[in-house]
Amino acid sequence: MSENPKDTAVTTPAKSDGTKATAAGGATLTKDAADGDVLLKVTGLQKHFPIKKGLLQRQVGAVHAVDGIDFEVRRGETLGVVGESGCGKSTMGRLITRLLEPTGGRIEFEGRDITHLGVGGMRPLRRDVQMIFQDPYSSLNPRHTIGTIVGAPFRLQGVEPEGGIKKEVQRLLSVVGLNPEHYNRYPHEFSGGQRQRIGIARALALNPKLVVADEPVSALDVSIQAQVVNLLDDLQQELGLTYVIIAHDLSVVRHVSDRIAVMYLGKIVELADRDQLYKSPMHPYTKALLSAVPIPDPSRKSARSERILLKGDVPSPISPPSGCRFHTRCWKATEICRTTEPPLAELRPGQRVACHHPENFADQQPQDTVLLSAAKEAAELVSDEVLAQSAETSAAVAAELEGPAEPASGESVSKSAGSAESSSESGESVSKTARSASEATEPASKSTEPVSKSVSKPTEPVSKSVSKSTEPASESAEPASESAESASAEPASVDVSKTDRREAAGETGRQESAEESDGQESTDK
Ligand SMILES: Nc1ncnc2c1ncn2[C@@H]1O[C@H](COP(=O)(O)OP(=O)(O)OP(=O)(O)O)[C@@H](O)[C@H]1O
Repeated sequence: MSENPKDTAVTTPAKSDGTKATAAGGATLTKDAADGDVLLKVTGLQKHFPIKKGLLQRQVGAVHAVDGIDFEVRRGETLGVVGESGCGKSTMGRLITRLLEPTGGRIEFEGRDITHLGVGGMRPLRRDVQMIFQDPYSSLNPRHTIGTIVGAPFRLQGVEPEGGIKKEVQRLLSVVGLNPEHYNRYPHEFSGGQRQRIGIARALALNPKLVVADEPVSALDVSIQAQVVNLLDDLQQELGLTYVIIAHDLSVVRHVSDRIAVMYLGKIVELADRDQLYKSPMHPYTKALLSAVPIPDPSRKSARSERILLKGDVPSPISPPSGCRFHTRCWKATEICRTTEPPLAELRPGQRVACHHPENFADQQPQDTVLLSAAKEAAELVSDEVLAQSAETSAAVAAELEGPAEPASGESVSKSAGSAESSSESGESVSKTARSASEATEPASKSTEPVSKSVSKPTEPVSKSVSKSTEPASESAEPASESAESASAEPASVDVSKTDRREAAGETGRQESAEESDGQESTDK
């Protein structure tokens, strides 16, 4: 069945009680939601699915589907959740709608702890928290009419809308752009997009405060996806809804979200405002995800080489890697990434990231320079341009934030500023800033500890990119001589190739802790 062309136009008729179906605030609510106006707060949320074996069904392990996540959702906003398949997005959605019982952590809805509410306790809450499911083909009972499906929440909650259930269901059908006359039809008589609209009508029936949509459009054709996404958008404006939208399609998430949480193997690795995240991602995983989004612009040939190919699959959530879970696929991973889990820290206002060596920001563990063997392999899949750019921005931000005399530190860094953004905006401005960065780091490299640090990733590809530059000779000549001059006294500017850099890093490691380094590589393998 083809889509009804009228479907795209969303009109919200008056409610049966005569009031206009517009929640206070509507569109402005999304923009102006105060920080303190938190609808949902999640702290340390965990879900471990037990693995049982044998006749006695003894537990032999657990799938760490969601493993300690913290976030909040403000009233009227849309939080997008992205990540690779199996990272725990759907499990998280089912936990916050309390379709699953959490193993640990806390869920607060409107300030009330709902973590372990029983069926009775949850009943009133079901009106306020609704879920839209991924597959519109299997989420509707084929033996029930649309009227029965959309009217079910009223019957289950014992709610009698003014004018009766039928009238209210027909109103809801027209809200989502379906013909109210189709009340008596069955799901198989509708197209995928229309079925998803039925699912949305059912979710909206009780006028919820929070709607969790799990991959709401991934099962639909691209043309229909846009219609459903726009419908969700319009409904939010008109009804003042708050959304958590789970998706793996970054372009969909970008379109609908105010803030975005990036999940990896049961953890949130980055949480930021949408524009900030797309403009200046800080977690290497976010950067890799964003680099995989196709750019529909043939004039941007360089976009291909900026693509980051991640090595291998996501590790098993049954025994996730130690430390930072991304360290087995990260091209920046050092020993500390293997041993110590980075906290989700607010490095920039509104941007939280869990990484020891963030992108577009000062290195949080600059003393840790020896790449893990897995990181060396992963770096082979990352283009020189990406490595150079990453190091340049880190060095530039470090210099801007720390000043010439102090080494980078997490604390001072967190007092950050938007200055980091400017450094990532354009290659030209970046290299200029990077040059001033390498100048600014001079005094730092004179102190004893940061000597090895100054050989590290942030600074050295600065000169590498400079030497590779095909830009005007005057541009490249100046820093090249800078690096040549300072090579002996200032390792920060040592000009090394990709392979040399690793050797240099390995050398440093051997000097610093040969045994540790050996142990680490064998463990890593
Ligand atoms: N009921 C369950 N019992 C055991 N393991 C489960 C269960 N549900 C999910 N898992 C496991 O938990 C992990 C996270 O699954 P989840 O469906 O939340 O991932 P996802 O990010 O939503 O993936 P996708 O995008 O493919 O839907 C997976 O490894 C999955 O196999």
